[in-house]
Amino acid sequence: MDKSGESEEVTQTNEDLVAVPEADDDSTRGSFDSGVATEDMKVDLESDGVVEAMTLSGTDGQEDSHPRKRKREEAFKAADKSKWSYKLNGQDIGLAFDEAAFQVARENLKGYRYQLQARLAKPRPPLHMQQQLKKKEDLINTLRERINELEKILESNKDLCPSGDEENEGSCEKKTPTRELLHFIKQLEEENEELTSQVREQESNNKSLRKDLRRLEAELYRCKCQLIENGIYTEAGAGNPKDKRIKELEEENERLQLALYKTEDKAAARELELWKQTEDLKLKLIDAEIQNMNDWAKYREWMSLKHEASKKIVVEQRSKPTIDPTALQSLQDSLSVVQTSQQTLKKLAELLPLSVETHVKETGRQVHRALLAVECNNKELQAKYSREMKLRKRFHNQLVELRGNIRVFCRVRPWIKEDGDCKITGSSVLTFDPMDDGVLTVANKSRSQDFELDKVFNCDVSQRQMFDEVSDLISSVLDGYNVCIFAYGQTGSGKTHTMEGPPEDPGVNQRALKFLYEEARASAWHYDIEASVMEIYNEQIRDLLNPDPINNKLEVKLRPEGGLHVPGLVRVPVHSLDEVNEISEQGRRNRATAATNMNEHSSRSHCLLCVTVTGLNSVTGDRTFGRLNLVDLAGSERVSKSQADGARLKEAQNINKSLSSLGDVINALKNKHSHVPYRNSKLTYLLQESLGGDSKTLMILQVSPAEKNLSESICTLTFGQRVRSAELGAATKRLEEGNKGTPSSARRPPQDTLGTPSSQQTGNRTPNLPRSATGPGKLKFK
Ligand SMILES: Nc1ncnc2c1ncn2[C@@H]1O[C@H](COP(=O)(O)OP(=O)(O)OP(=O)(O)O)[C@@H](O)[C@H]1O
Repeated sequence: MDKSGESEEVTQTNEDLVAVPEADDDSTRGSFDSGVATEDMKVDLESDGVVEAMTLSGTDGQEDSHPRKRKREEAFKAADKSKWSYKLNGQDIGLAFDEAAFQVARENLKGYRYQLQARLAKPRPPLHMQQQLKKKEDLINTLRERINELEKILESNKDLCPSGDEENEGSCEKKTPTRELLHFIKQLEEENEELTSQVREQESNNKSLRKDLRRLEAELYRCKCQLIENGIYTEAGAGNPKDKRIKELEEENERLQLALYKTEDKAAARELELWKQTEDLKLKLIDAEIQNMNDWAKYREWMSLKHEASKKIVVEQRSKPTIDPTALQSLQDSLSVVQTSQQTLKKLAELLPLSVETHVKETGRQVHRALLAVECNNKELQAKYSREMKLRKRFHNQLVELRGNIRVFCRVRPWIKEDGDCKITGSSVLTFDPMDDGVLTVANKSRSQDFELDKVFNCDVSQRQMFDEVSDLISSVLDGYNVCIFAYGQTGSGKTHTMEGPPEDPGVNQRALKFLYEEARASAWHYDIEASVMEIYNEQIRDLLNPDPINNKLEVKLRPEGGLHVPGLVRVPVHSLDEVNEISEQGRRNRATAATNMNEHSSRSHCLLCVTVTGLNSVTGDRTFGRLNLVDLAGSERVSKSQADGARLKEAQNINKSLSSLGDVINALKNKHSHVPYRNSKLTYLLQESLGGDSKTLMILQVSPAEKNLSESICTLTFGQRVRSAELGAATKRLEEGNKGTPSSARRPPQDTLGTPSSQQTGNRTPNLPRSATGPGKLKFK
């Protein structure tokens, strides 16, 4: 760097061209070589020789508007107008430039020069060409590898041709797709070679063009320097022959550059075309390869089949026996024998359907006759059997009467919505014996179990039919017997339906009251009938005929003269059928019920309808005292199933507790224990006289037909069988003979009491006398 007065010179490699402002302004001073190109002419020398930002592509017919040319012209024009003075190697070259114009001119010239340098510094082809070439080389290598593979396949395929088969071998050599493919690949290679040589040629062309360009650039530069040195850049300098020469040189330079750009563009376009062709060829090659493989697979398959077949033929031919003519003759003889017998058989077969038909008809007639005989026999046997059964039942009943067994009936309720959809949950698990109405079979998946009871009612039995079966027992109340009927079973099994029933189809309770009332009216005796209704709810006795049953808690008490009673219990005399209905309705209304998972209207208490019947024969003065207890027990329930909680849970616990006490009492009676735990619950305490042998007792077991209630049904039936085997002793009739001495003929004496109770039996009992039973005469037990 060289300093001279107020100006500063910037040194350049070959020649020093320094611009000095007329005004003293260092900030605008610079050299042609001093910096980076302007923004719009930026040259990236790092990027592998590729000029990125330059718009180099000149096009035909657009020479005048070429941006580089335009910029250079602008730069020179600006230089002409400038007021700057230029110095070359320290000598003033006498030009004056404008400062701003000088900046523009200087930057433009710098950018222009850098572009040229960048392009000339890179003799190798541009990157995209290199990449294309690389790709081609890779492809050629891949193709070579493929060719090698295919050649190997071809070698192995040759082995597949059946040996010794000249014709086949020839055709294999000629026609295989592999051969064709190889040929095709060779063509491709040749074409590729050609293309590569074309590219190389283009490159060498480019090289020479670049050389020319460089030479011209150098000349241009030298000329420009001379022009500046000689002060030709003045307005008056236009039309100067040197100036003209410069212009010519510039134009020639421009032309050469454009030619170079065109050639480069053409080369790029050609490259692209070549690349596309190569890609197409690659695709074709892959397709051909796939086709080839498929063909080979088929060919191999076919060859192996052929090979197998020829092997078989050889084996068969070898194993073919040699035929002996005499053996053949004998074989032919036996064949003709077989053919004759076949003819005979054919004829027989034709006749066979006819003879079979006749035979079948005859056998059918015989079977029919036999069936009729068996049916007749069956009917006879059935009649005998039912006679026997009736007799057995009668004797059994008599035995039961004598022993004082509790009779046990079972009623199966019909399918209800709580059982679920019968198609999903399965049909009934209970089956009935058509020959014996005392047997119920419970079908479980693993086994079936028979339960023997006194009577089994299927789900089709109506309320009336049910009552008809118990009406005999109820009528014995008029004769002075104590009768007790329980309904027992799991919750939702139909106890309330049987005992209470809906108002439109009442159950045993209402029918019994009505029956007693009607019987009493039809009799010559005079009967007083009184009824009371109570429930045991959470171990509390509540009077259901009391207007306020909830706040009316009652207790069981022992009378001084013996016998249990419930003081304060309302007893309503029955004088009409309306009163019967009213009693039933009030009892139904006041009873505690609630909805549970198992039953929409579940009874949450044990309900007792107590009817006392006092009879008087006005002719003889005889008196009878009968009592009927009709008990609708609350249903046992599995809390896990009913999911009861709160009040429902407490109710369920009390119900289950009292039912378990009932079970204990039955067990004690069955096993003839000296102590029977009646007092363990209000229920057993109240029913003590009905269970203790002074009563005709019937238990109606209620069961559900649904499989989901199977275990509860089995429990109920097992309990029923235990109850059935308990012997309580014969029931006694309460008859107080009048002093008029004439035996009663108005009412027939009870038929079902056989024998007189033993002194021990009567001695142990606490006869339950109605409150009103205070008439004259002696009380007798029969
Ligand atoms: N024989 C029957 N015919 C028609 N419906 C019946 C029969 N038996 C029971 N049902 C119906 O089954 C449902 C349950 O019967 P019910 O209320 O009598 O059972 P439950 O044993 O008294 O139950 P809980 O112990 O919970 O009081 C009722 O809807 C009832 O109408």
